[in-house]
Amino acid sequence: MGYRRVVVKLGTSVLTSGSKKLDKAHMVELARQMAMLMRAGVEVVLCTSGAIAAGREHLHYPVFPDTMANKQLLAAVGQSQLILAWSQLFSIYGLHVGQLLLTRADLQDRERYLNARDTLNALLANNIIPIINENDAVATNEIKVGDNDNLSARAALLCDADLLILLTDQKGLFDADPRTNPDAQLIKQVVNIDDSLRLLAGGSVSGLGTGGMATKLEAADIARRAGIEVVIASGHLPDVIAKVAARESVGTHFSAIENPLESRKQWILAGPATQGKVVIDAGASAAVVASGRSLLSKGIVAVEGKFERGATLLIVDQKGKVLAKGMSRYCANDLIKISGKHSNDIEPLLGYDYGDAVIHRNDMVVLDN
Ligand SMILES: Nc1ncnc2c1ncn2[C@@H]1O[C@H](COP(=O)(O)OP(=O)(O)O)[C@@H](O)[C@H]1O
Ligand SMILES: N[C@@H](CCC(=O)OP(=O)(O)O)C(=O)O
Repeated sequence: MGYRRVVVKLGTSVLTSGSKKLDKAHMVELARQMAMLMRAGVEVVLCTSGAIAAGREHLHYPVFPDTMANKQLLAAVGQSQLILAWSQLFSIYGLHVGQLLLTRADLQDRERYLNARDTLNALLANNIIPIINENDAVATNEIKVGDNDNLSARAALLCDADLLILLTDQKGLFDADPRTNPDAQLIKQVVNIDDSLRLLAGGSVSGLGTGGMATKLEAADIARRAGIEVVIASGHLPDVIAKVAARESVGTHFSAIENPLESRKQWILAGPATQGKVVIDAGASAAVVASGRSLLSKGIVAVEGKFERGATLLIVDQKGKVLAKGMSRYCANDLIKISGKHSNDIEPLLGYDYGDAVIHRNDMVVLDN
């Protein structure tokens, strides 16, 4: 069956073709491919990097101290150049574009998340291509998603896409970084993302991109848990977008998991940043992971971080392995007081109780699979 809605993510490495400026000749070719896909009846959302690179180019490569404010300046200048370029290139094919600049704060707040979703759907319903980037000009490290691989996965969840295409400067995910290992082999199919696979995925060494394959794997993991297929492929392969959309064997394909998370759990996974950690014992690990139960105070052996009730936490075992992510019904100070204690002791210890479950299973996404 054909795809219905596709998110295409273009990394700086693709947009610049490895140079220090936007490669407009290649951008027009990519715009053509996306326009053709739309003509074939597939809805397309573009997640584009390149604002900072475009800012540097437009200001003729200024020599600035490497401060946050200067990066934001470059993004502010570059984003307007970038959207101007895309707007002109898509207009060749009679298509309008609409710009959405997001930060983590827009995804963290459930209401803002739903608003962004409505805007995306309205653009698509009117045959307008949504063009998404991080709002780098205003986003500090605390409120950033931080890389566009993760941002594109969140965009794919937001708009309920069925395919996420991550285009980059390599043919796909290799069993080692091909820049430093000439014998590295392309991995064509990934069914499960585990620690051994994460070890193969390195960072970005070109100085152009952010995050390398490590962030692409994070993105793929988020998307596939929401039932979205993912392909990492080369942005310079001729007709790459059409080939991926036609299910040709191109790059690295990640299967979607069969029973995708429901919408609220997708948001827990992709929306809020984690603000702390609870370490749990073997009994609680088995209850949470194998039996899908809520986390009780009895199984908690340690609490890390300062957080309020409702914060999203990582749940890890005593070896540090991440098992799940979930929303805590108690603040950090309360959790410290009740950890290791029976649920019946919560009320006497705190003077109130928000229920037996510290993290209820409805507020939790199990990741150890
Ligand atoms: N296992 C791997 N397979 C392929 N590429 C890898 C791997 N590990 C690290 N990389 C690096 O990831 C880079 C692509 O990511 P990045 O530089 O962030 O580009 P983009 O701008 O497309 O996001 C490649 O140039 C490559 O050097
Ligand atoms: N938002 C930034 C890009 C961040 C990013 O993740 O870049 P990349 O790894 O090239 O996709 C920009 O527009 O310059």
